[in-house]
Amino acid sequence: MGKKGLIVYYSLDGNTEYVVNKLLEKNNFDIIKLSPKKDITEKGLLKYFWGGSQVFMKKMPELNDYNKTINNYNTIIIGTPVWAGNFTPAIRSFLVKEQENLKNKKIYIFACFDGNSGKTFKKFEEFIDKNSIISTLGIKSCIKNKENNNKIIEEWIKQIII
Ligand SMILES: Cc1cc2nc3c(=O)[nH]c(=O)nc-3n(C[C@H](O)[C@H](O)[C@H](O)COP(=O)(O)O)c2cc1C
Repeated sequence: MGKKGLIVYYSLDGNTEYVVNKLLEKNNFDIIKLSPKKDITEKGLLKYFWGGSQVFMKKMPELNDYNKTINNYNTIIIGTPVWAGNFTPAIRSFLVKEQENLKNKKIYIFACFDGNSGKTFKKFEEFIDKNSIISTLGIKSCIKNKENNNKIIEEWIKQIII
């Protein structure tokens, strides 16, 4: 098993990616950026309707290949935006694909949102054993409120043991 941790994330508008880059300033992680073969292209309100309906329908978009083996890592950080009070469809595809490989890992989860995190963290427990989830972090208005959030992210990463 490698000593490096792995960050797996999806980000449509850059907020989740902003947090990933903050985490990378503090520690050396390998990265998987999940990208659906067909991603959302709608703008404005249609983006919310399309994204929200994908979540409600539990869609699992086909992902572009990522050349990393989950089993090589003990510690995995998963980052997602909150969509319709839940994690994003690309994360669902990942969790379904890797469910077996995510057993007996130390999992940390963060979620970016603008209102509240809804049921996002609870929903992960459908795929990941609750006892494997070491800690979760919800971050409101990630980029817009970055001065404040930078401190929160730095505090959080301190307790991540790889
Ligand atoms: C389709 C869609 C649905 C969303 N649903 C919620 C929601 O239910 N609750 C919330 O607080 N924010 C919601 N948001 C806001 C995003 O969670 C927030 O802007 C997040 O920072 C985006 O992350 P990203 O820039 O990494 O894509 C939604 C955004 C989109 C595009």
